[in-house]
Amino acid sequence: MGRVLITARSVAANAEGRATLEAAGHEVVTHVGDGPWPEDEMRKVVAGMDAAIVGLDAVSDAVLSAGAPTLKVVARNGVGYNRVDVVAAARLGVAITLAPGANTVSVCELVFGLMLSLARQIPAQDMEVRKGVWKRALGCELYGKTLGVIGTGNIGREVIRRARAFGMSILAFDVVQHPELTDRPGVVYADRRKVLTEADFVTLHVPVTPDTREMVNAETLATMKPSAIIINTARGELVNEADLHHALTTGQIAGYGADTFSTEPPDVANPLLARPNVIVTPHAGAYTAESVSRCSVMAAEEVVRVLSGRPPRCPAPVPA
Ligand SMILES: NC(=O)C1=CN([C@@H]2O[C@H](COP(=O)(O)OP(=O)(O)OC[C@H]3O[C@@H](n4cnc5c(N)ncnc54)[C@H](O)[C@@H]3O)[C@@H](O)[C@H]2O)C=CC1
Ligand SMILES: O=C(O)C(=O)COP(=O)(O)O
Repeated sequence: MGRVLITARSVAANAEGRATLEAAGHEVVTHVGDGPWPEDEMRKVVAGMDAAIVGLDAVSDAVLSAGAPTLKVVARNGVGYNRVDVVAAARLGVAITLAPGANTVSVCELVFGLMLSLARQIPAQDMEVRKGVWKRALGCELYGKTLGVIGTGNIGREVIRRARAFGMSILAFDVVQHPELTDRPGVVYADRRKVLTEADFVTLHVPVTPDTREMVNAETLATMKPSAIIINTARGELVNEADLHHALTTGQIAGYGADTFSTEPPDVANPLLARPNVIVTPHAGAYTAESVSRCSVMAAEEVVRVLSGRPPRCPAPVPA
């Protein structure tokens, strides 16, 4: 049967995904690093494989071409495919599959973790208490605030459901208005500018496209409330980090919570990391036991389907 390369660290460590592949008779080859593999490494390891399950590794034209003689499918154990050249894959006849919905709840819960951490300064207060400093930081409630949601796909909508339970009202923006939200009390679709201008908290849930890349920049930050807090669990490329740093330093906005960066891992000298009003996590939004299990099995099932000649359930869209 087929040889399946796994470069996604969480999938490599997951027994269920591996069992799904092995039960179908496939040989599993794992190759994981400390972070995503660059193009050169991927080119070497993909050669001779029938399938690959990848994390945020580079899956460029050169990588796909190196694998193409045998490679039939590359499965992402997640949603974002900005590091996968889907156009080259289509040309070479390699299926690209995603795991939509599998990590939605986990990312959504981290969004609230970051929002509450910033609103109540939880990490800073925790550190002070440990140092013997018994001094309360004046926080703010989520209740009664406006949450701006940029992108009302799976994660955006999950965030909206929970934000309503917190008593927040929602201003949402998406290129496609979701029918579930258009007649929901407390949820209003508006244009992107209005969402950024009027929201107390803004949370980003869109892919990186020419339209969304650096959508948070000096110009848009200047329209935001000085009390505004931005949460970015989507992709670092949505934000111009230098402009954001300037806005956080000059009081143009109040805080930033990020799970994703334009370069991962970020340089330790990245000035954002020195700001007290910034809270960060290491692209860990999808990294829960439940999400890893769902994503691993979903990716493995897609590989099994394609290697048995069936079409994938969740192919990545290919731009026209
Ligand atoms: N931190 C993490 O570990 C994770 C990060 N992500 C990121 O979160 C993002 C959202 O994930 P999901 O909600 O699962 O994806 P999704 O595909 O369900 O939703 C994306 C939404 O963005 C909208 N959209 C696309 N282009 C747009 C534009 N130019 N302007 C406004 N809206 C636009 C789409 O219409 C869609 O509703 C992903 O793109 C991914 O990069 C996803 C999962 C885990
Ligand atoms: O699903 C996504 O887009 C993510 O960012 C999660 O990435 P991961 O699958 O955990 O490497």
